[in-house]
Amino acid sequence: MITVTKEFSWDMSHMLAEHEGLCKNLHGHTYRMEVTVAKKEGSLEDEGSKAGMVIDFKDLKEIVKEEIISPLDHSFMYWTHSSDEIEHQLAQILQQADRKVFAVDFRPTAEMMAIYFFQSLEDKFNEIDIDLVSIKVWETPTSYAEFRGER
Ligand SMILES: Nc1nc2c(c(=O)[nH]1)N=C([C@H](O)[C@H](O)COP(=O)(O)OP(=O)(O)OP(=O)(O)O)CN2
Ligand SMILES: [Zn+2]
Repeated sequence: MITVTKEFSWDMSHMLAEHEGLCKNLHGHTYRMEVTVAKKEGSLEDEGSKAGMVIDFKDLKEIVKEEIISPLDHSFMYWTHSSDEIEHQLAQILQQADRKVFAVDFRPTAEMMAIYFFQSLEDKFNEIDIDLVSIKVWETPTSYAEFRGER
């Protein structure tokens, strides 16, 4: 199967409620993500300006930027079911000051983000006959989570 992969990055803060180490504190990462896709039936475009491509890298970039990167960049990822009252207070202060808060209903680990991003992008790619194959999310240069779709 032929696939293409594009890499993205964004800056974001989060905290991990009940983490036993430093990660319960508010902190940030320059996240990195790899998005890998294939054309349905594993083929390539066979004519026109996109001949020989799975998808134009430019189109891949536009979809991921619109769906994921733009809403997340320089935001605070807020877990709406956090057990840490400080997290709710922080989100409230930021929201009241019209600062960027991205609310999610999952604990903001790299694993959960990979699953969430996959689900957020899958339908968009399906609309243009593209299968989302995998998403990798790096929190640090040495730590990443990967989610692969069923094929
Ligand atoms: N399985 C997971 N473990 C941890 C996650 C996670 O999302 N999934 N997240 C964190 C923290 O948010 C943060 O990412 C710290 O990670 P860690 O790799 O421990 O950070 P370091 O700064 O020590 O990274 P190095 O690259 O090793 O310097 C914690 N755990
Ligand atoms: Zn972290």
